[in-house]
Amino acid sequence: MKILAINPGSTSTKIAVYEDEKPLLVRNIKHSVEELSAFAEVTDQFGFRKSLVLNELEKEGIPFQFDAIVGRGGLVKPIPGGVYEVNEAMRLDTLHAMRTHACNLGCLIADELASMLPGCRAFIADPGVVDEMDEIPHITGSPLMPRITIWHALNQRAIARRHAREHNTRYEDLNLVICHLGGGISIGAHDHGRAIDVNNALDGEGPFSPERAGTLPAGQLIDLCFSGRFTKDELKKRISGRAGLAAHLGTTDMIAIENAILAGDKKAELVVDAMIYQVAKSIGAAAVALYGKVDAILLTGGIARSEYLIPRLEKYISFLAPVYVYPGEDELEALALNALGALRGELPVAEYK
Ligand SMILES: Nc1ncnc2c1ncn2[C@@H]1O[C@H](COP(=O)(O)OP(=O)(O)O)[C@@H](O)[C@H]1O
Ligand SMILES: CCCC(=O)OP(=O)(O)O
Repeated sequence: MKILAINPGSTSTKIAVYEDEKPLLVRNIKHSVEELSAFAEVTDQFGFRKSLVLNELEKEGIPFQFDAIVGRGGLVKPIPGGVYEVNEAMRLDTLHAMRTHACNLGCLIADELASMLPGCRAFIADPGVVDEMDEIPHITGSPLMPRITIWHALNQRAIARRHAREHNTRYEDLNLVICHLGGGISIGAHDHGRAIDVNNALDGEGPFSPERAGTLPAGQLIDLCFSGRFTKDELKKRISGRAGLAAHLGTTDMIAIENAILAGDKKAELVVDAMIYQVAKSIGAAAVALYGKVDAILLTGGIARSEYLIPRLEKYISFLAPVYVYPGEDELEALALNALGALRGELPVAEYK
């Protein structure tokens, strides 16, 4: 079985080709803030990102023949985790998604490319809107604004399973705090295989990140909304897109920022140290959601490669539980294996309604 996996992220487009369990191609195409700011809306990037995928296949001499194409799921309605076949309801909800994010393109590109191949199926798996929280974590101080969660469900799960495998146990037998450090940062409290609390990494909750504002002072935000200084869309970009490190330092590139810090850039050092501080506090909060019974803290995502950030973060959190670092992500493999399991009938394929 041949599978094409497509993972559009906020700072990258990642693709992989699998023949059964074997990866034939894995690519991470990075995008700069300038490159993506040429597009007014994320949906405008559809043609650009689709062409990147097709060009990469052509460049590598990989024939455009697949049994399934699986994309990172978009920000549709909150749903249980698992594999979903792309259908019209999902396509429409993705086109009118509640939030703007590159992951919305995963389902749309997978669907479009699969429709070009007879018999090829289009799937998504564990999208960012997976919601397994009980009632209490949904409640905020305003009945008008219940919490929602948008997170790196696919990677947090994949890393949790990998950690469990490497420790001869099961994800379902562990209490884990998992922190995905990417363009957005999500921190999940996982209680025996269920994510009982995770921040909304996309728009205004949790630590700030390379391109997200995280939790903001609500009063000041309201004043800014009515200041006449920004349109609604411009303000939304100040929360997600041109926020966090991008707003403070003009880039989401942590490698460049680290180099600047090493070269003596004090502003970069201060801002990154503030981000580390906020991440550490959120990890502490997730540990509390698990009553402090934490078997391990797992750090993952692109920034988990950072030799500057990781030791400084560990200094804050290592008293809570043993810390394990899984740099990068297993999202492409998780997508491909979910699609393979669906094709083989080994995994149930859920219907999106
Ligand atoms: N070796 C590295 N050291 C520090 N930061 C890194 C490294 N490699 C990637 N990053 C940073 O990781 C972030 C992207 O993480 P990733 O999980 O790929 O995000 P996304 O999927 O949201 O695009 C970027 O800020 C990037 O600069
Ligand atoms: C929509 C999933 C959460 C998220 O923030 O993803 P990125 O880090 O890829 O932007």
